[in-house]
Amino acid sequence: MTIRYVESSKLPTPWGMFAMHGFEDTESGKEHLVLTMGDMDTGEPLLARIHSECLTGDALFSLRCDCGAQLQHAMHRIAIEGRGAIFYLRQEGRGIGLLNKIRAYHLQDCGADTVEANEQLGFGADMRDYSILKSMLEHLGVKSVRLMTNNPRKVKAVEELGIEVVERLPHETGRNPHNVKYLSTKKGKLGHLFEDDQGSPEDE
Ligand SMILES: Nc1nc2c(ncn2[C@@H]2O[C@H](COP(=O)(O)OP(=O)(O)OP(=O)(O)O)[C@@H](O)[C@H]2O)c(=O)[nH]1
Ligand SMILES: [Zn+2]
Repeated sequence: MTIRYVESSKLPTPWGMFAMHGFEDTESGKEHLVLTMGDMDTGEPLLARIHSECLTGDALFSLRCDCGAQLQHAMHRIAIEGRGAIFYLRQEGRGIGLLNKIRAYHLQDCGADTVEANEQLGFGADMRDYSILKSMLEHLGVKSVRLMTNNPRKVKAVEELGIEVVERLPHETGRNPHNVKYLSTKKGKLGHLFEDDQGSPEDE
């Protein structure tokens, strides 16, 4: 996999001014982004969110998941601290793509959970590959992070890239009546960590 830095620009948002950095995977043609705020070169661990693309949640206000709320919350937390980065990876549907995610949602409408739906379609439960991050982290000079996530696999993946995760910051937001089962499956089958009782299997 070859990830090439392309260009940067300003991105004004309701939470303040971010810098937007574009990268291209020259093999797949996929385009990835990093939004940064503040000075990347202080040597302090970087407040960071690794966000997997979710068109339905991030852009279309879907309540089937918690992605949109998590993205906004990350931008808000970075703005409060004045320094941080969101790595926006184009791994729609945990790596299966948008149309397959719609197929998976259809199976979920018929009773499957998110993991069963992926498996019925012939995919693994989580097909994401975090090696995309390596060049992006190197480009920004990131050596250590405070990672906003509930997913221990992300922590492990970042550590395997040689980046120190000095802290995992729970990133729990966006619970609603439509995503209770989704959160419950994340906790029960995918190992996500939730500090409060959200996502407990007993909720189903
Ligand atoms: N295949 C599939 N993907 C989904 C489904 N719901 C959300 N996604 C995708 O899941 C990805 C987000 O992953 P999550 O497992 O929700 O959370 P995470 O990023 O691993 O963990 P956090 O850092 O705690 O948010 C996005 O790419 C979504 O498009 C679903 O039902 N099926
Ligand atoms: Zn989502």
